[in-house]
Amino acid sequence: MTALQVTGLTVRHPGARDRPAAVDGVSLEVAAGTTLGLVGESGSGKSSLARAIVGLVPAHAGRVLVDGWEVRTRTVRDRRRLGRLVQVVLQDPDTALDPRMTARRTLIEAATAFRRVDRAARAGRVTELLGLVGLDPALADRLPRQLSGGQRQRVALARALAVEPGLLIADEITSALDASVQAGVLNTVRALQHRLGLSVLFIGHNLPAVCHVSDTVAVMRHGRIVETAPTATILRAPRHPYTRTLLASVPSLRAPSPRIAGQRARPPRPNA
Ligand SMILES: Nc1ncnc2c1ncn2[C@@H]1O[C@H](COP(=O)(O)OP(=O)(O)OP(=O)(O)O)[C@@H](O)[C@H]1O
Repeated sequence: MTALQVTGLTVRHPGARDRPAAVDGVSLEVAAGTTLGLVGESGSGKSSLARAIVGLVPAHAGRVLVDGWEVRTRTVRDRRRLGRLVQVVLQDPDTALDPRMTARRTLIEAATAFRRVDRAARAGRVTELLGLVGLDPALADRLPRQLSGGQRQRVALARALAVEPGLLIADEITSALDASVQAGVLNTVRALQHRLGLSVLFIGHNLPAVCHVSDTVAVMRHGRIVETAPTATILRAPRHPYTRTLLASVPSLRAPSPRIAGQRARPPRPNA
C-alpha cells in the first residue's frame, strides 16, 4: 500500500517562468507506515514539492495520489478530505501557531476539525497528544510566546497528529531550532512514526538528521531526484556524485559500520 505517490510532478513558480522549473518531473513514493527522507541543499525545490503535494502551489504537470486518492483542492470538500489525509508541519513554529491560542485550544480545535470528540474526552485527548510529543501536560494552558522554540515545534507536531492523518509532511521542522533541541525533536518524530504507524515525508537539508528518521532517502538537486535508496545504502554506498558530496561534508557519517545495512542510521549526536 502506498501512502503517497508522486509521478512526474513539475512546478514552475509564477514570475519565474524563464528560470528552470523549481520541481522538474519528480516521482517518488512513501510506502505506508514508513518514512521517506527528502534531502537537498537550499533552493533544490524541496518546499515547492511539498507545497505542490498539498495544493498550496499549482503543479504544471504530474500526478499526486494520497492513499490512492488523486489530490484535488478545487472544492471545500476536496480540501477537507486532503486535510484529513495529510498534515504538514513547517519550519517555523512561530508563524505556524496562532499567538492568541493556548496549546490546549490549538489541539482541541485540530482534534475536532474533522471528528466529533465529546467534551468530556477533550481534556484527556490534549494530555495524550502532549504526551505523544514529549511535552508536560502542565504546559497545556500556555500561549506560544510562553513556550520555547522546541516546545512550540512539538505543539505544532501535536496539532498535526490531533487530526489523525495517515501522512505527515515535515518540512525542515528542526531547522529553526537550536542544535541541542534538534535531536530531541528528531527522536520524537521517529518514535511517533513507530508508535502510530504513520507514513512520513521528512524534508531537510541536514543529511544526518534526515537519515536518522528515514527508512528510505531521496536526494534532490536542481529540482530533480538524483538518487533514491534505503538509508543504509545512501550512507554506505551512495551512487550519485552529489550524494557523495553531501556525505563528504559530514565527516561523522563517513564509512559507517556495515552492520547498519538494512537498519536505520545511528542517531546523530545531540550537538551534531
Ligand atoms: N513563490 C515563489 N516564486 C518564485 N520562485 C520561487 C517561489 N518559491 C520558491 N521559488 C524558487 O524555486 C526554487 C526552489 O525553492 P524551494 O523553496 O522549493 O527550495 P528548497 O529546497 O525548499 O529550499 P530551502 O531549503 O531554502 O527552503 C528556488 O530557486 C526558489 O527561488
